[in-house]
Formats: sequence, C-alpha cells, structure tokens
Amino acid sequence: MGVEIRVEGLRKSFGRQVIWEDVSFSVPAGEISALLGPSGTGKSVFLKTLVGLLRPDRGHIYVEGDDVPRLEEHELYEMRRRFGVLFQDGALFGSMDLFDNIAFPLREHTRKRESEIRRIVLEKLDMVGLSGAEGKLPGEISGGMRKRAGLARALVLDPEIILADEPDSGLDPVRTAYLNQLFVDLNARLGATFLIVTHDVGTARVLPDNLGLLFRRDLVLFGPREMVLTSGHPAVRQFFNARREGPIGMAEEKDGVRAEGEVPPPLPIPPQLMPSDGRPRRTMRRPGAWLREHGVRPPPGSFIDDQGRDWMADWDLLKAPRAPA
Ligand SMILES: Nc1ncnc2c1ncn2[C@@H]1O[C@H](COP(=O)(O)OP(=O)(O)OP(=O)(O)O)[C@@H](O)[C@H]1O
Repeated sequence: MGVEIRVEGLRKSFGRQVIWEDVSFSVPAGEISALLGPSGTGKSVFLKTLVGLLRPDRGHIYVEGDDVPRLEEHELYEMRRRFGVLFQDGALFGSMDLFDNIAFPLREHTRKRESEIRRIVLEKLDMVGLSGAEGKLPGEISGGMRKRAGLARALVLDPEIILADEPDSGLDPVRTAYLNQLFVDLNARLGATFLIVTHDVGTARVLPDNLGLLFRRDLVLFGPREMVLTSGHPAVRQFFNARREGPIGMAEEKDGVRAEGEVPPPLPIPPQLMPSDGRPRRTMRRPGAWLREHGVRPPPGSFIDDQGRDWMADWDLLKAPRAPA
C-alpha cells in the first residue's frame, strides 16, 4: 500500500542559484500525482531530494514518522527501499542483460535465494509487458522498452512509493499512451503512491489524480487534476495551452519578465485514464466531483471521450467493468 509524502518549507540552492524558496505540499497516499514545470525549475532535483540523494538547505520531507533530510546514512539506506525510482534514461547497466539489471536490487538489498529472485524478476517483467526479453542487453532494445525495464527494476522491492522522472521523454505519442496506461494499471494493482515528473501536457491532462506546477522557485499550485486544469493562474494556462504569451519565458532568467498578452481559456478536461479492466482505481474520483463541489463550470467539451460518451453524466454506467478489449 502507498504512503503519504508530506513536504514542508523545502528550500534548495546550489551556491547562489536558488532552485526553490519554500515548497510545501502533500503527495496523497495511493494516488497518482504529477509535477510539471518549465525546464530548469528543479523537478529532477526535487525527486533526488525526496530519496535523500540531495539535501535541502532547510525543510522537512516526512514519510510516515521519518524526516528524510534528517536521516543518517544507514537509515536512508533502509528508507530508500520504500521507494522505487525510474530515472530518465532507465539507468540500466549496459553490460548486464535485463534479468541481471532487474535482479540487481534484490541481490544488493535482500538475502533471497536465486530461485526466488528468478520468480520475482520474471513476474515484474511480465507486469511491464516484457516477458521473454530477460536475455536482452539494454543496447539491444528500444527506448520505450528500456523505460519499462527500468520500471520493472523500480518495482522489484515492492515499493510503497514510485517516482518517475520524465518517463515519457523521447517517446512517441503511442508509446507514451501505452506507458501511461501501464502506470494506471500498476497503480490499480499495487496501490502504491506514484509521483511522476513530466513535460508532457497530454500525460498531465489524463494520467494523474493530482497535479502541481513548479515555476519561479515555487510550487505555484498543487491539487486535484480538475482544480489545476480549470485554474486561472497565468503560468498554468500558458503551460497547458503551450503559448508563448505569458509569464513563462524562453529561459529561466526570462521567466516572469513578460506577462503581456491574453490569458488563454482553459482547455476541455478529458476523462481520466481507466485501468485496462475498466474498473476504477480505489482512489479514483468521480469525474467532475471537484468541480461540482467548488461550483466551477467545466470548460465546454469536458469529460467527453473519443467515442462521444459523457463520463460526467454517465459515470455509473461507464465504470461498470467491461470485458477486456
Ligand atoms: N548537482 C548539482 N549541482 C549544481 N547545480 C545543479 C545540480 N543538479 C541540478 N542543478 C541545477 O539545478 C537546476 C534544476 O535542475 P533540474 O534538472 O532539477 O531541472 P528540471 O526541472 O528537472 O529540468 P528539465 O525539465 O530540463 O529536466 C538546473 O539549473 C541545474 O543546472
């Protein structure tokens, strides 16, 4: 089962470069959350800080009773077992085949017998759709397969929290759609807490339960997907509409300099991805629930899927399990 991550007053700098001033928010247990932000806003630094690879200048990161920045090295070693991390490039060892890559954390962190390791590795390969590829070297498979192999390795110690750093970078839209479906299916099956860093607006619109935007040394917003997608925050609107006009500049140092131009309207909210078996995830919210509760009218065309079905109106019918395609 997933656990909550509670971040309080986090500040991080490298020399005179301040990455964030004061970040506070909670990543809800068992849900899928995504962090977005222009390049260089410290998204990767944030994930590394969560697992204690980097230390913040100040602030707290609570995972149940533990405050990650205050753990001793040997305690951090134990803490990291609770996290599965998918790095940007999969971070596989090029000289090892997929089997040995995925077995690596089990051999490092546990005293399991080789027969048990084999069972677990083959199970995780199957979970990510890579059965039969265990003998391949990372250089012999595609970028998408490398990501999935990295994901299998991240899953191997049954983590409660899964972090993924731009899992969709360098993937075509179809491979990205498959990977997003895999995240939803894994979340439904494992119930772990997922935190995904992405640049991909398409992913951010359909995958997460919660979204946040890092911008100008701050987390400008973090909350339910429907809240963020209908937000009037100019940086959020600019980002989701991929516009040049707005507070996000060409480079970090240009951010906030230009704020001229119309704030674009919010885009329709697409239905959230369902698990492949058609059953909602335990933590999944009813489409439109946040909007109704807060009296916000959804942008026209929201919650209509590509078959023309309205998920807000017909949720009870649509969520009934369907035969797998
Ligand atoms: N170990 C380090 N030492 C010094 N500066 C660093 C270090 N790691 C990251 N930085 C700087 O911190 C800033 C944020 O980097 P980070 O990689 O987290 O950005 P990002 O938001 O993930 O960007 P992108 O979306 O382009 O991957 C960058 O300016 C980077 O140069």
